[in-house]
Amino acid sequence: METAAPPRVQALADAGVPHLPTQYIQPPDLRADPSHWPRSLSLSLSLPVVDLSAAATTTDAVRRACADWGAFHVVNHGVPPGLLDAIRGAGLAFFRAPMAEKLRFGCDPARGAATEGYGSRMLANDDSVLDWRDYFDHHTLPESRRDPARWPDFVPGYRDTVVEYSNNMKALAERLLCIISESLNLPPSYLQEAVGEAYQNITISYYSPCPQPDLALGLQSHSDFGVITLLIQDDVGGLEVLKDGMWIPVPPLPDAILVILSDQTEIMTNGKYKSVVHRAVVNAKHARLSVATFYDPPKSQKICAAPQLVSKDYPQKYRDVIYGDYVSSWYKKGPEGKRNIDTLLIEQ
Ligand SMILES: O=C(O)CCC(=O)C(=O)O
Ligand SMILES: [Fe+2]
Repeated sequence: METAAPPRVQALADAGVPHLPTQYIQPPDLRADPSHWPRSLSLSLSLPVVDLSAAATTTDAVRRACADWGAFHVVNHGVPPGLLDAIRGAGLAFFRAPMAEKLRFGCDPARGAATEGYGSRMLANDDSVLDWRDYFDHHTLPESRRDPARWPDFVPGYRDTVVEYSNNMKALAERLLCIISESLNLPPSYLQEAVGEAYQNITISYYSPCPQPDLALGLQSHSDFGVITLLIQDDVGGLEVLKDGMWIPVPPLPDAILVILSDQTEIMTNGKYKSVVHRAVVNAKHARLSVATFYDPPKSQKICAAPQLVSKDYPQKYRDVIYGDYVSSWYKKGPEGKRNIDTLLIEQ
């Protein structure tokens, strides 16, 4: 649960703390130490880029990217580049504002983890190592959850920009779910219908410069627990995805949008497509900003493998789950790599 302590990461960074406070020190095996893995090899691998305007090849490219990586960039996606700049600009203006202004929109500690607003801690348990990150989480869909009065009022255009961005990301996520369904020979509307009414959250993350970046993580290793995440970042870099046991940097690609497959997609596709494990590393010099848009099922939705993807040769991999139960267990245990989805594995 969010409590009065610890302070916002940005306040620590602005105060110029020379050493990382102990709560932020990762155990050695989880640190972003490049000597743990063959950097030369990982630098030669890069995330696929899918051109959404190339109708003839898009589905094949998406199939390969989903099966091999669980993540890919999309270009020619139809979202105006000016809107991507506007949401990044709105986020930056918020985080650069005085702390007293920001705290007017702080998460409500009484409502537990992952409440809407300005926060710093993702998990409810107090003993986990903390991320070197502050964020603002917006509840944007369904429209009944969307209340712009809970979002910053002191950045001109902020609320309108978030609403426009939310609508554009919904349309893009649904277009991608169609393509992903088709890439598995499912009816185009399959995944969207299996998810039900879309729940969307938009999280703007701000990673302050870190006094000892080798000891900390901006965001610990995790897979996202919903269906699909659309992520944009600024030009600093710091996102990494885990592929074949190696952490592969995902450098920002101007105007591209990163698509991250999440755990419910792995369950619905019966493991044919993987949810990608990822993390954010920090650096000593530059603040970094990212905007993640999560597309999730309603909490009451039952998520199960598409029957068309289950056969004698390819038996059901994960037990059916009520999405709300999945989310509660994630918040109780923390991300721990991918172990949350592994608790649903069916022994073959
Ligand atoms: O900041 C990033 O690049 C990653 C953010 C992320 O993975 C998340 O919010 O789930
Ligand atoms: Fe994530």
